[in-house]
Amino acid sequence: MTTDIFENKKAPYICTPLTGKTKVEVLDQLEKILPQTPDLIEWRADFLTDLADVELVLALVAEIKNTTDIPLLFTIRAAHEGGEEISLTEDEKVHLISEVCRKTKVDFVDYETSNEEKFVKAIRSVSKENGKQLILSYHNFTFTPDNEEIVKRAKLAEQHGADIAKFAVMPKTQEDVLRLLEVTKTIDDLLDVPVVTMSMGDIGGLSRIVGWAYGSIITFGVGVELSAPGQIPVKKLRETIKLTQELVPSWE
Ligand SMILES: O=C1C[C@@](O)(C(=O)O)C[C@@H](O)[C@@H]1O
Repeated sequence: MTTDIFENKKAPYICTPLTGKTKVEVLDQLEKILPQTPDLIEWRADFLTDLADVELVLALVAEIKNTTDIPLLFTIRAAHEGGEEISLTEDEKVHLISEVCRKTKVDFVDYETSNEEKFVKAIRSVSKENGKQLILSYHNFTFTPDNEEIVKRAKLAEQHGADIAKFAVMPKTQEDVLRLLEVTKTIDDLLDVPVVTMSMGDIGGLSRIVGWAYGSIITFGVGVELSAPGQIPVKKLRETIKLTQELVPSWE
C-alpha cells in the first residue's frame, strides 16, 4: 500500500531526520541532507531549544518547504515516548502542531496514540481540515510489546483516523526483531491504511533494511545525526534495499 504524496516512487520511502537545536543548526543539517536525496524529511522539532516560539517554528517550516520539494514530516516527539524534554504543555504543543497544519505547507504531522484522546482527535481534525497526512505513532524504547498489544494499538490508530500507523520498538533479542517483522505483516494485512514499523538499536537494524518486504512503507535513515538508535546511513540503506529488491523481486 502506498501514499500518493510520493507519486510514482516505490516503497520503502527513506526518511531522514533533522535534529538541530537552533534554526541555524536545522538549516545546516538540511543543507547536508539534501544531496543525500531522502524521499521524506522529518523535522524533529522537540530538539529545538526555542520550541515555544510559534512564529520561529512556522518560519522554519516555511523555510524548509521553500528550500526543497521533498515532503516534510513535522514531529514533536513526546518525552514519554523517547522524545526530548520540552517546555510546552500538551495544550500548547497541540496548538503549535495545529498552527503548523493551518499556516504551513507541511505534508505530514506525527502524533502519539498514547496521548489523551481529546488531543488525538483535535490533531486529526486540524490535519484533515488542512489537507495534511497524519501519522499516528507508538514508540517503546525499552522493549517490544507482544503481538496482541501491537495489533490493538494499530487498530486504535486506524480508529482515530490515521493516514499511516507507525511503530518503533526496542528489541531485547533477535527473536523480537523477527517477531516485529511478522506482526508488521499482520497489521499491514489487517489495516486499510499503510503501516511503518521499525525495531530499534543495533540488532533492530535488520528491520530497517527488510521491513518493506513485510509491508512497512517508510524506513528511517541517518543523514547527519541519529534521531533513534540503529538508524543506518541513508546512502547505504538505499543501496542495500535496492539490491535486496533487485535480487529478490518476488517479495515486492
Ligand atoms: O518514529 C520515528 C522512528 C524513529 O524512532 C526510528 O527509530 O527511526 C526515529 C524518529 O525520529 C521517528 O519519529
